[in-house]
Amino acid sequence: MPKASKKSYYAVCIGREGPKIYNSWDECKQNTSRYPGAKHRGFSTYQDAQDWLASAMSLSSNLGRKPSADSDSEVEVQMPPTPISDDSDIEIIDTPPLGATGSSPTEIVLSPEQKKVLKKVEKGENVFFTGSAGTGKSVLLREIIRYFRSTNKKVAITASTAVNIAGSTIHSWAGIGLGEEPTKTYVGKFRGQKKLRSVWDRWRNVHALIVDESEDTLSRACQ
Ligand SMILES: Nc1ncnc2c1ncn2[C@@H]1O[C@H](COP(=O)(O)OP(=O)(O)OP(=O)(O)O)[C@@H](O)[C@H]1O
Repeated sequence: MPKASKKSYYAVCIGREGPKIYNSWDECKQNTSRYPGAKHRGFSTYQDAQDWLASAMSLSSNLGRKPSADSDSEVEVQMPPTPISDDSDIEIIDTPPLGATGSSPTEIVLSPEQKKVLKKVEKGENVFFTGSAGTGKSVLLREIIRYFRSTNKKVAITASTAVNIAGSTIHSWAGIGLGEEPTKTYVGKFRGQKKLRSVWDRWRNVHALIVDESEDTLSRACQ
């Protein structure tokens, strides 16, 4: 019988601290034990834990259904309301409202603006997109995630609140705490400390990073 792979990451969809990925079973247990409706699962890789959480969370937050591990693409997100940086490496595209096009949510045909963003992502460009409520940001984000998964590229999804999106905050994913130290310090830590090796590997192995943050957080990160 093949030996079961060691579980190093524990994804919690429903628990005391909300959706979160833990590095130890003890932490996971602490936050799920005797918690009504607790839902969690152990994984050997961070990516698998994140993928499972994304699927489970998207169904529960998006559709109001019970979380399930069967979907891999639906993630509800709240995008920042306005562009906040003219960083030349980041494309800013303001998606206009879809309006009353009669489009059914079950028949998704990307609008020209959505297609434009997706094309840029496919070309490997950094993209920042925004728009007011109902302009199709979530739909577009799902397509982007679907694209990365269909091409077997590792994608990390971070958000300011794990209630809206599965995954973790940019701070916890990046392993930088409050993010107040200089980059050099973090690099030294991640390379030098064995226990932080997983953070180092995470950074090195990820192909794309999706950051769904408030305007405030993004503004600070871009400075
Ligand atoms: N290309 C599309 N074709 C058909 N329907 C679409 C398309 N894009 C978005 N929609 C539909 O429009 C509605 C709003 O889209 P979506 O939830 O992605 O907007 P949003 O910008 O994320 O909104 P919010 O900021 O309020 O979360 C949804 O019902 C969605 O299914």
